[in-house]
Amino acid sequence: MAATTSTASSNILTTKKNLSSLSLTSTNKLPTFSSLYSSSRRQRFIVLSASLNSKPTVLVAEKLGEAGINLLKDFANVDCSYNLSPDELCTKISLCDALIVRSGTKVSREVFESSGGRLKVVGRAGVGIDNVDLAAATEHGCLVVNAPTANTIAAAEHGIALLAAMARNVAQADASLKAGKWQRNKYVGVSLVGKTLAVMGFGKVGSEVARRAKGLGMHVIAHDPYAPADRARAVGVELVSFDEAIATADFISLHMPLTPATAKILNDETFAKMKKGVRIVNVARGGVIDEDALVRALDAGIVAQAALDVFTVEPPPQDSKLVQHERVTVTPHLGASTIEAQEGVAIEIAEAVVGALKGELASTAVNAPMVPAEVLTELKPYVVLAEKLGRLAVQLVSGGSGVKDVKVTYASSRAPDDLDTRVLRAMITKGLIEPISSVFVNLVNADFSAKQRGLRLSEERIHLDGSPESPLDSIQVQIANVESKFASAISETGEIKVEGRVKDGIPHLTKGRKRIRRAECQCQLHECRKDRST
Ligand SMILES: NC(=O)c1ccc[n+]([C@@H]2O[C@H](COP(=O)([O-])OP(=O)(O)OC[C@H]3O[C@@H](n4cnc5c(N)ncnc54)[C@H](O)[C@@H]3O)[C@@H](O)[C@H]2O)c1
Ligand SMILES: O=C(O)[C@H](O)COP(=O)(O)O
Repeated sequence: MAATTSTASSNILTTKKNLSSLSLTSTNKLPTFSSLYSSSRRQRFIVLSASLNSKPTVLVAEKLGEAGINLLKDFANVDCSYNLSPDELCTKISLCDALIVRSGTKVSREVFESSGGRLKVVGRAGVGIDNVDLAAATEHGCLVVNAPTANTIAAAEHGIALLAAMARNVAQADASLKAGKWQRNKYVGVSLVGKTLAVMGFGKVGSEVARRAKGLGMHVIAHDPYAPADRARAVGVELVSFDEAIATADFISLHMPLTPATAKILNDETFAKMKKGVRIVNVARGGVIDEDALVRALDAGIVAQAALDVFTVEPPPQDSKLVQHERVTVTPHLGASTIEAQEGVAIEIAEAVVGALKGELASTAVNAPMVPAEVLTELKPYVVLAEKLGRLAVQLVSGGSGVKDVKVTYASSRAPDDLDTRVLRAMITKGLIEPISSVFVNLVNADFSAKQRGLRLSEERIHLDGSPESPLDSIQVQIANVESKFASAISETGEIKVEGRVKDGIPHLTKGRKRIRRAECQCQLHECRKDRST
């Protein structure tokens, strides 16, 4: 008799016969990967019933290129509402499946809390995700994707534009001339050729800035604790320590993300270590500089000039000493603002958001494991199996709430490196947690949800002889130290074990406790770290 395991209240029939031959699909249709991201049970079934044809709603909260909007409209209802107040955003968000922002919208914890579980994906149309509360997104099972490549060149070009404009006083001289003055002596600049530029953060933008600065005849060094030396060498750049970079540079250009480790990385102490007369460019994030300290360093003559595209608070206060400083050149966060970059970013983020809403794994996911699409395609039926095994196992436990230690054993002919189990682990966790709580678990928040509930999930692999064509032979979920409401489901040592495999693309429950032992003996094991005490 087939049983449905799709809701917490389902009746699970657990005779030996049932446990050994149960088909784990309640319909013939396999779900899409939407269930990986779905953050509510209700939505899950909307998506899983192969699009009950209600289009998802995407809120675009900041100006996005037309090409991106059109892509979104092909798939979703698109609500372009710019300049929403935080309260308005929180009100609207409960009606939205996805939200797209640039750097001007704070996607705070309140936004995720206000979404009532409906928000499945936040798309950041750009690189920096410091305006999105990632921890809150993850806790709410909301995927965050960004558009990390389309504005790289625009940002690098803006960095170079600011570098040259600063060195030649372009903005100041322009304002002076427009004010009716002709001050040729006042605006004598400095040359770039032969000067040392320290690129702080040798990622996408930093390395493009370095390339261009070398073209201008500058000597370029870089500091980036995570950048591979050979990538720097390929551009003709030497990687140096932070202190060496700031002490030797005539120009410093900032290109690192804003993180707790980089916040105010330029401060009174670090300015004091710089060469007198250093010039600073920042097209990264305002928060990486202590802005009050920069004003002090400018006034003390340590910093000769600065050119800033980004500020701790945007827009900065009108009376900001830094913005008003005579030797500071400013632009209103224009690094990504070229026609080409905005078109590219809009398309990149629209594709990522639509993909995520369809349940595809986004290659630009910021808070979910990056599992290649081909791996997912192959694991698709096992994803269903994994979730259902988790659901079944937990529903055999009395009360369910005592579940703390879960061991998952994957039997496979594949080498461990060829079997990515992160998605399976997430889906088992989903199956284990959802029937006994009000939490909705997906690929994004699975590990977080398990940790929060004190659920320890360990994974083991059994290497089987045979062809590694299929990724897995079977999955076994074992819950230790629990009692069951069904005598036949639990071993003398208090373990519940369920095991399943995929046959003809359909997940099947193959073994309950009694049959597992016999089956284990039949396995041809190369490597088995399993506890065989039961
Ligand atoms: N002004 C703009 O409009 C604009 C446009 C694009 C990007 N940005 C900003 O520029 C920055 C870089 O963007 P990207 O696309 O090059 O990102 P990226 O991730 O490719 O590069 C960032 C680099 O910073 C490095 N890094 C991290 N911590 C560091 C530290 N403590 N010290 C030195 N390096 C460190 C990383 O290893 C990485 O190589 C981001 O802050 C992004 O938000 C601004
Ligand atoms: O991080 C980024 O991509 C840039 O700062 C661009 O931000 P914007 O999308 O607000 O222009």
